Amino acid sequence: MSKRHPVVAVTGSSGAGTSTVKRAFEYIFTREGITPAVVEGDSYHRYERGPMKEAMAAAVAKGENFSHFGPEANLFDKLQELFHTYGETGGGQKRYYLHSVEEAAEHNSRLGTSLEPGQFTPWEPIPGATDLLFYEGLHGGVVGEGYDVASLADLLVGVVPITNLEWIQKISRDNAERGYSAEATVDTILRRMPDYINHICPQFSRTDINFQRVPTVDTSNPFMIRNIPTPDESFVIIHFRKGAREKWGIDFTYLLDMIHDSFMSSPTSIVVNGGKMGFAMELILTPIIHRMIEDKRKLG
Ligand SMILES: Nc1ncnc2c1ncn2[C@@H]1O[C@H](COP(=O)(O)OP(=O)(O)OP(=O)(O)O)[C@@H](O)[C@H]1O
Ligand SMILES: O=C(CO)[C@H](O)[C@H](O)COP(=O)(O)O
Repeated sequence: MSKRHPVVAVTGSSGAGTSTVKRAFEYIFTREGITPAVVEGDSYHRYERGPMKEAMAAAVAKGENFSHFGPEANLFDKLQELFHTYGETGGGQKRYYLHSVEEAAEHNSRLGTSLEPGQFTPWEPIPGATDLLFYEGLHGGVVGEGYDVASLADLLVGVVPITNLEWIQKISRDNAERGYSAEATVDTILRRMPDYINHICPQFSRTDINFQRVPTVDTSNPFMIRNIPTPDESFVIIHFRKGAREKWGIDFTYLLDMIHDSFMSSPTSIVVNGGKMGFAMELILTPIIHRMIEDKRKLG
């Protein structure tokens, strides 16, 4: 935790929509004149794509559990170090995991390298003079033996569609943007299930705010659905952790007044139409980010 160099983390499973939520944050940052240091969670994987396949084959041969969701395939100590170092100094190291030909081309032209999809770019220093660290990925709230990333985030946001929807989003995105067949993605979902339960889900009890999208159309068999339910075909449950409401001065009455057709489903949850998710995020998150930056500037 750091008032001088705040850390904002958006955490969610693969396909949950963290990249989509990242764009909402970027919009807030631009409007508020805030310069973030943006870090992608996938850059804290332990292995490049080739070595990952080998490590996975070895684990499977030994009957061991192994996936991108768990500690064995990620550098949680490095991620913790980044949050800590940034909080102390405003600095740290970052890199990128190149998922696609397009991402490889973008970074190769920036760095003068000839890296392939599935490789990391070299570690590089975070640019100087940023206002906050913004992490988006799988593990912004992990806690385990020898690491506690969650406690170093000043604001921790969970992006958690209900599981059927998350799978539909993952299958569709992996196919459209990463070239994987639906069958290959279903295999990945299955293989990752123990780590999903042990390392992804527990994070959402540590988050300050969760955005949980729930479809209002039938998604009973997520493996047969190719079209992602649209925002208008969903509700979003916005849940505030006990204490987060007081910490960030969340005013439920104001939110209910401002967001058409919103309602409270529990003393700590507001429900909004899916199409209002961006607006709700803006209303809730802008004052929080604003206050963070004000507190930082007061320290000089
Ligand atoms: N609120 C939303 N409404 C409609 N579609 C959404 C929403 N959020 C995400 N999606 C869709 O779901 C898919 C996955 O979203 P996204 O790429 O943001 O996931 P992610 O969490 O960043 O995944 P990864 O961590 O694996 O990169 C995308 O096709 C995206 O357009
Ligand atoms: O979405 C993911 C995690 O968020 C990917 O599965 C992970 O980054 C590895 O990518 P790939 O399987 O394409 O090498």
